[in-house]
Amino acid sequence: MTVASDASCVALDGVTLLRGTTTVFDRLSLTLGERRIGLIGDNGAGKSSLFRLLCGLDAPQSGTVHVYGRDVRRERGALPALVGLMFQNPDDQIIYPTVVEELAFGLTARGTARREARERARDFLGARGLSEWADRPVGSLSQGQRQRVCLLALLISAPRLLLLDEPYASLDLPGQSLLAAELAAAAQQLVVSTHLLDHVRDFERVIWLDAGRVRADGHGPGVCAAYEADVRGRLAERPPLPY
Ligand SMILES: Nc1ncnc2c1ncn2[C@@H]1O[C@H](COP(=O)(O)OP(=O)(O)OP(=O)(O)O)[C@@H](O)[C@H]1O
Repeated sequence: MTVASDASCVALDGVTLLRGTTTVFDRLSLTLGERRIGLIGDNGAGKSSLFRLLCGLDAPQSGTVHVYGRDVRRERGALPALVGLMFQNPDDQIIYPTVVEELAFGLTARGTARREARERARDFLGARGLSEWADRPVGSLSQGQRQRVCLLALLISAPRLLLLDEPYASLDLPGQSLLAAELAAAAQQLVVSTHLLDHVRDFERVIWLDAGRVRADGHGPGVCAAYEADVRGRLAERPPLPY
């Protein structure tokens, strides 16, 4: 069995991706099989681009992307059940005017009837003490609250692979702790990109992306420490500010 056809993991094989005139990835190959994977690296390293490839939002110029044995470009109908992305910016993700509609969409996309989807969305919110959010216009929620809606939309639709792009970025400390608990309880495979390394430090695997290349890949504590040491080194060499 090739890695691409392995139904138990996610695989990029020889992927080259251009965005605009930038070569983001040049023949990148990766196999993602662990339940908890962290993705770290500087701004512009390619974390969001990797997520866009994995959920079929972008197609590579060459190479292949397979999610649990399915070719992301050729088998799009299978994707909603397999992979879901929580966008870095909630406004890129949220389509519907109210919270209940947004959550229900994740279910109708997988074939649930509209009415049942809305009922389940209300129950889902109720189970989290968020019933009063159901009919709130999404625009009336704060950035961090909209980010929570994005996560809930992903969790209710329950794809096998959850991709979370800087999910902690807008959250207050209680929100971060709540999110960490939701993620710890999630049965699915998770890939979490973050600049807040403590949220992935204990993961069984962390990948450090550096200008589209894998700079380090291994147990979370070691990879996070290597990245932090590299950042410290770069800061120490930086010339002083001119004022
Ligand atoms: N829409 C776009 N058009 C052209 N180039 C883009 C576009 N989006 C991203 N890029 C470029 O692709 C590269 C990777 O960007 P990407 O957003 O994947 O990085 P990232 O690691 O997610 O960064 P951040 O930590 O800032 O979110 C960068 O060089 C970026 O400038």
